[in-house]
Amino acid sequence: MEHVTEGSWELLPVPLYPRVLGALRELGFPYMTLVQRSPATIPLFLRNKDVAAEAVTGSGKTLAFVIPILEILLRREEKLKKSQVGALIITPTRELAIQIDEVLSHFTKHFPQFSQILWIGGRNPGEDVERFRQQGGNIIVATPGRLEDMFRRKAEGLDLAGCVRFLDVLVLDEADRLLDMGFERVLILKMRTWKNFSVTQDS
Ligand SMILES: Nc1ncnc2c1ncn2[C@@H]1O[C@H](COP(=O)(O)OP(=O)(O)OP(=O)(O)O)[C@@H](O)[C@H]1O
Repeated sequence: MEHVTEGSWELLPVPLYPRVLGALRELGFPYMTLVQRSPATIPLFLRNKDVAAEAVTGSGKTLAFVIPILEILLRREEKLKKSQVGALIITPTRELAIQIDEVLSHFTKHFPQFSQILWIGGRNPGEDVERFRQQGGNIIVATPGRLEDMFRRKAEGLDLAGCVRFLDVLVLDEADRLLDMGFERVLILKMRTWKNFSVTQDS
């Protein structure tokens, strides 16, 4: 992979959980890419700062937010109940959402305490509600249209506004495209009270 550096994950100023390091080894990724080792991404994230990352496509931005999400949720003093959303990743297309969900599941399989859910268009929203009610969703990967829809499903037993009160991390993947799609008003309204806000975009 052309963007990989000689820096191993152990060089980060904040040590990662051994099980996160184990999952990285299992993936065959012993070294960080430039965007992953930048002091302006993972270390800042782990100090609860807002992060904006712009890097070329294929440079490893996904892990630059997936790893901090896991670390931040693992460090929570109060464990998340299954319906409490700790992290929300919003991305513009179904394909990107599916890719992120797959990367995330390589890690969450090592952390069965975290539930993960994918919300994208083209599926039955009633089934999405039911899946959330049954399995929960501590980490949600969603496209904006389906996410907005899920905020309006209180009558069906999904009080998403209540579930995101516990949110620690909000990621806007490809933020420039998300804003171009006209979700600006919705996002800004919902971002106001959230911390650990991260945006990525391709340069
Ligand atoms: N540290 C690493 N070592 C080796 N390969 C890596 C590393 N981090 C990511 N990769 C691989 O590099 C590829 C690109 O990563 P990723 O999809 O996160 O890039 P991206 O910057 O988000 O790209 P895009 O803008 O296209 O979404 C993926 O196949 C991923 O598995």
